[in-house]
Amino acid sequence: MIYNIYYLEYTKELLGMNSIQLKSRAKINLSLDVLGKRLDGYHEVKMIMQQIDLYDNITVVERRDRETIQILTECEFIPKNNGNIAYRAAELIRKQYNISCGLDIYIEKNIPVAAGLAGGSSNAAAVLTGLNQLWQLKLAQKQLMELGVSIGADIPFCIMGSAAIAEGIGEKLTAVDGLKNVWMVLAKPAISVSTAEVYSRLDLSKIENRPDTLKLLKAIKERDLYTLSKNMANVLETVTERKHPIIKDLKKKMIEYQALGSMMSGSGPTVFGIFKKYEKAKAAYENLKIINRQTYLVQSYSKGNNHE
Ligand SMILES: C[C@](O)(CO)[C@H](O)COP(=O)(O)OP(=O)(O)OC[C@H]1O[C@@H](n2ccc(N)nc2=O)[C@H](O)[C@@H]1O
Ligand SMILES: Nc1ncnc2c1ncn2[C@@H]1O[C@H](COP(=O)(O)OP(=O)(O)OP(=O)(O)O)[C@@H](O)[C@H]1O
Repeated sequence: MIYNIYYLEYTKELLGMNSIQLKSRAKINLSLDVLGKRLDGYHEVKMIMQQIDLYDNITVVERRDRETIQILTECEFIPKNNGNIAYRAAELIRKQYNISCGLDIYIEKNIPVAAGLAGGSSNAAAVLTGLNQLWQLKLAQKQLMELGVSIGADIPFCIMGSAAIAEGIGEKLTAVDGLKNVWMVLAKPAISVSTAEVYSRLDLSKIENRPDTLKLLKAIKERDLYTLSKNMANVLETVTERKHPIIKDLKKKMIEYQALGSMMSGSGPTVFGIFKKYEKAKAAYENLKIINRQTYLVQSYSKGNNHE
């Protein structure tokens, strides 16, 4: 059966159920530093997170006729059971607030999967935010973020949205001025990367190129894309690059196509390039798409209305 929005509209109408639709946006890391390793295996980080206007559409439909949670999606790369992080987010909130009502969660995937763009985390954030509204739980954003971090380090930022400095394991957030409508090209090579593996392969004693967060924040504030692009750094990049040289090749191509700067996002493998003008970004997108199927032309997103 093809689960699409028409199926959901039909179900909603048939059963007279409550529902909510939200946009679930991806992020990139404009910088990523790892400061140390904690006893629980997680790493202390310091990174600049930036939302981008590449999003999945999430529809959550309340099912009073059953107690199960169902994931509906046409995407073949994500789990349809409790392995799906959106499922786990719904289960968490139901358990915490003793709610037995069933749910259909429809995920229209546009964000590439396992890409370093927080696609899953962003879906979980949308589900937490959506259920807070749907069930009128009146939870403050801080409470939602505390729930979120128990299932994924990137979730608090995805709840908050826009742009922020993330510290701790990613959950200590300070909102900052983000990039306003800056054109970027994203290229996700056809390889899979495990976030846990990348962190575990990082040798903390051998980090060479750490980001200067203050310098980058100043550049972002002053809309100085040149300084930003030339000084971005991600300490996980060398780890992923060592195993997958395609990342270095894609960065080189971005620069050839006149990006001001290019870097890997998160633990990878997606590479992004920052462009001064739409025309240049469009040309780079057209060229890169020929050699790398999952290529996207996007803008940064720095508005308050995260899930709209
Ligand atoms: C690489 C980033 O995406 C950058 O934003 C995040 O740091 C990762 O966030 P995430 O994918 O939401 O991470 P989680 O799903 O919580 O963790 C996956 C695995 O990555 C490692 N991990 C993650 C975050 C962190 N601060 N330190 C870690 O060592 C842990 O081994 C963990 O088991
Ligand atoms: N709703 C979901 N969307 C995407 N991936 C999901 C989802 N639920 C579970 N997954 C699984 O999680 C893994 C990571 O996918 P995801 O797209 O979140 O990676 P990512 O962009 O690298 O995340 P991050 O940047 O937070 O590390 C994949 O193996 C995928 O199958």
